[in-house]
Amino acid sequence: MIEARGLVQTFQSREGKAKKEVRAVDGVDLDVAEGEVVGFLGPNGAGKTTTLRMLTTLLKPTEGTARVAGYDVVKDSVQVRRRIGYVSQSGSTGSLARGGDEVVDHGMLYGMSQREATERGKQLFDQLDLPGLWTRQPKAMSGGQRRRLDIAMGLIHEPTLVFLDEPTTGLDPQARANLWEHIADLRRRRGATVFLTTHYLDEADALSDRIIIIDHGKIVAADTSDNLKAQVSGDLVVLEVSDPDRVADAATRLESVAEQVTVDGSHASGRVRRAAKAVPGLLRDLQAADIDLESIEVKRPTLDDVFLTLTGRSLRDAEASTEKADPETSKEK
Ligand SMILES: Nc1ncnc2c1ncn2[C@@H]1O[C@H](COP(=O)(O)OP(=O)(O)OP(=O)(O)O)[C@@H](O)[C@H]1O
Repeated sequence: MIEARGLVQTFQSREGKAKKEVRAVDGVDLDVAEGEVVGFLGPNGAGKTTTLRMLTTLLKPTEGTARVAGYDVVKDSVQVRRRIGYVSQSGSTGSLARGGDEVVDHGMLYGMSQREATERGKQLFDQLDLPGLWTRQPKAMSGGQRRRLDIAMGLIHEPTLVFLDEPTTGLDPQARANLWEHIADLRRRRGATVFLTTHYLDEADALSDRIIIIDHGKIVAADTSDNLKAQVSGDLVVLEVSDPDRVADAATRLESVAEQVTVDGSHASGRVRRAAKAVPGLLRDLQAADIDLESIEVKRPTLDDVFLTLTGRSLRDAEASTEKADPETSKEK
């Protein structure tokens, strides 16, 4: 469905009087199969939106080629546009028209008849949980409803490939979870291929068959979430020791199966490659040494651990900075 080779996008930016070239996307290869849901992850400014704009024909690549839905994004851009849906980061529903009319107009732009677009639009309103909102102006909808209206617009012409740029940014957790359901449903019900960008690690994890991580314009990883986690870090095992004086002893035992062992108060923790296998032996070892535990916790690695291992930086800051939902506009009704 998507096949990109050596995609590059450079921008000219000014720094005082000097012109500087920004290499926003720097040699990106992508392969996305039909029916896949791919999460495109990366911190602010990594190049996600720029890549998406090239794949959706809105921006001509400086270098490289891409075929999307079977057509070249430069030579056959009209064919590509006909086959894809694109829901941009900012959304597209700023007008004073009523929600239903906007969706129908959008369908007609793609060559649908008014009757066809109305029928399909009403179906989408049902599927996307927008009951009774056909005649409401987008500005009178909640943030979650507006985002779903954006998605209805992106889907009206029944694309087989949908690009979603940060579909849930600015929504509260409940509205996000609700939208996740709808995105999962896109594939389940319609067999659609979905390519979505996000800052949210849990979102990428929950929705995607495969994760592609971009940093500084380059792909740094592409695999299933499980494989990525298995490759780069072990499970975190945290022991809470009953007698704080025995923590150092517990840490020594932990070191026989773990790496990066640290001690904090009555806790000793470390990374263990296969915790499920290693923990029973560790517990026996601790028992034999008369070290009692208050608790033991095993935490699976997160995508943030993956990113940290790959780049030495955390994605969490980027995630936190975009988690400012506006309660006035984003509450689900
Ligand atoms: N029109 C432009 N002119 C100059 N620089 C640009 C332009 N568009 C993007 N950039 C720069 O290109 C880089 C990649 O931007 P892009 O928007 O693709 O990142 P992103 O990963 O989508 O970020 P975010 O998550 O914040 O949306 C950034 O350094 C950005 O400042």
